[in-house]
Amino acid sequence: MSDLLSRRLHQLGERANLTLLSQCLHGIERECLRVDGNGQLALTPHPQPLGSALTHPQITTDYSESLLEFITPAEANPADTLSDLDQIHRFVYSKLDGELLWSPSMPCELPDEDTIPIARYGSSHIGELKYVYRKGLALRYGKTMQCIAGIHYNFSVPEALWSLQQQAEGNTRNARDYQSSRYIALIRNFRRYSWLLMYLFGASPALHKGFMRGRPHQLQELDAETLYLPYATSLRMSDLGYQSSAQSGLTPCYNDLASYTDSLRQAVATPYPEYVAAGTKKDGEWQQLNTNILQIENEYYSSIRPKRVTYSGERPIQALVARGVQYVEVRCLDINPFLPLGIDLTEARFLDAFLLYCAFEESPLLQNGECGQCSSNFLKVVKEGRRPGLHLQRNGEQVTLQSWAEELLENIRPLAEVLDRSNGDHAHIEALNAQLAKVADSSLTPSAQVLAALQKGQTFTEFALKQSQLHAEYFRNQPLTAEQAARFESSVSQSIQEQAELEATEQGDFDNFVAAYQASILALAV
Ligand SMILES: Nc1ncnc2c1ncn2[C@@H]1O[C@H](COP(=O)(O)OP(=O)(O)OP(=O)(O)O)[C@@H](O)[C@H]1O
Ligand SMILES: N[C@@H](CCC(=O)O)C(=O)O
Ligand SMILES: N[C@@H](CS)C(=O)O
Repeated sequence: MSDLLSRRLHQLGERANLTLLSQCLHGIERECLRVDGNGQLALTPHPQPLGSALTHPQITTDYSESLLEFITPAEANPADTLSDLDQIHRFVYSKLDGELLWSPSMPCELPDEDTIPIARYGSSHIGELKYVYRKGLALRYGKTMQCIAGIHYNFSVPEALWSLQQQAEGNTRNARDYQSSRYIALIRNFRRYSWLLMYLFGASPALHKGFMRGRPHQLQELDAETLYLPYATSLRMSDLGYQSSAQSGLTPCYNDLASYTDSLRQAVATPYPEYVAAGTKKDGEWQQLNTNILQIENEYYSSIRPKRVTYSGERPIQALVARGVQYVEVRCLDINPFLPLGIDLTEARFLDAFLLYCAFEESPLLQNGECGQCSSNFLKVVKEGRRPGLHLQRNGEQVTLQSWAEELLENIRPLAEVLDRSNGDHAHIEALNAQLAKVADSSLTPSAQVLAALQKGQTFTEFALKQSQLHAEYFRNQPLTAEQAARFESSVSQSIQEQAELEATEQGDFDNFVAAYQASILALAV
């Protein structure tokens, strides 16, 4: 443990400061496909009883009309975040007419690309812009990849904690820039150590053969419909999954917020030859928002993002440039098909300790090839993290995954201890010990457990459908209270009204709206 971490921990552990750690905020976004009773992609529209996908604050769609996304409020206690997520699932299950929520990250057997429905958001300009953006994603990456579902874990530290540390360290920058620099430092450490999360929580070692659409691959055949890699942890986060070769040259610099936003600003303003050749319109119809490397900053598929809540109509990068970093969005987590919510409190507790370690440990700039080393470690673990004796690269040296993981977990232990002292329990240490057990015995990892289930003779579809049915029963057996259901019904009708108002008051033409949206980020002060 570095002196810096030790000093920060000592200060955090002082009685007057302990409550600060119970003010961290946690928000979860969970995606899942809607499927029919046979595990085939539901081709029905977004269920009307779930409200407007454009304006509902907690229930929307991601890429496809059939890809639901549930969003919780930010809560101080992750148990409340998970309770919010649980209620959303219960409400949704009360409205699904015989359909199920697909339990794993990797998609069910998919129809041909043309049949996969892109999400629709109505006739308002922002609704149409979201649709055209998704048409662009189909053109660039194909709809199949966009049917992958993930868990995004959003986390922040209270501003008072940052200012406590800023004063203790005699840093004289303005508070906003100091806070942003600390979140960017967290992200650099996350780039260094997030391979550990793939080993511990990756849960996509296998996929339905149709996902490959006949492309060449190095996967092995488990049965007539299932492809896998024996030691994979997360094919979702591998080069076969939610990644893009067009973006491979992007890896924005995480030295500071300005260089990060600059990298993205450049990417949304730099034409990409293949996309230029396709053009923005075909037969007068929009098919992508522009022909740049990224249509908008959301298209950058990184494993973590610095974030700031946006004002209405504001773009993510405008918010970051104007008000600095407010929280981080961890985007690399698979959905655990054994868990009704895809994530549980043990995982959330560990993530908190892990993220605080990334935030408080020394975080030198990534240089001298360390960026490439981080990427190669990450990609190695997603494809063969459970291989016995696997070696990773650390400061140019070979180190076994197991020994580095054990060392990292011991470095994280003091963060778990101070979180427990702040909460008055042992939940974080217990969560950390559960991860240590997985390092000692890889059969305890979710990816190993998925493969163990498949190797009992179930196909990917049979396994995933069985889990989906079990979770449906779990949610349906404990319906919402009348008061909870009424709250959801009210938010549904409010969302429908908001969309109708947006559409009724729309002005100007769509082409000018797109042009203004594109210009809004290019005009940003450097
Ligand atoms: N200060 C914060 N700390 C932690 N989590 C936060 C904070 N502010 C917002 N969140 C959480 O971040 C998530 C934001 O999700 P949302 O989908 O609304 O925005 P987004 O991720 O920017 O949108 P998109 O998914 O379209 O990119 C929510 O779960 C919310 O609770
Ligand atoms: N579906 C993607 C994320 C979609 C998005 O960029 O929000 C995932 O598996 O995480
Ligand atoms: N959420 C994904 C798919 S729409 C993105 O923003 O790119």
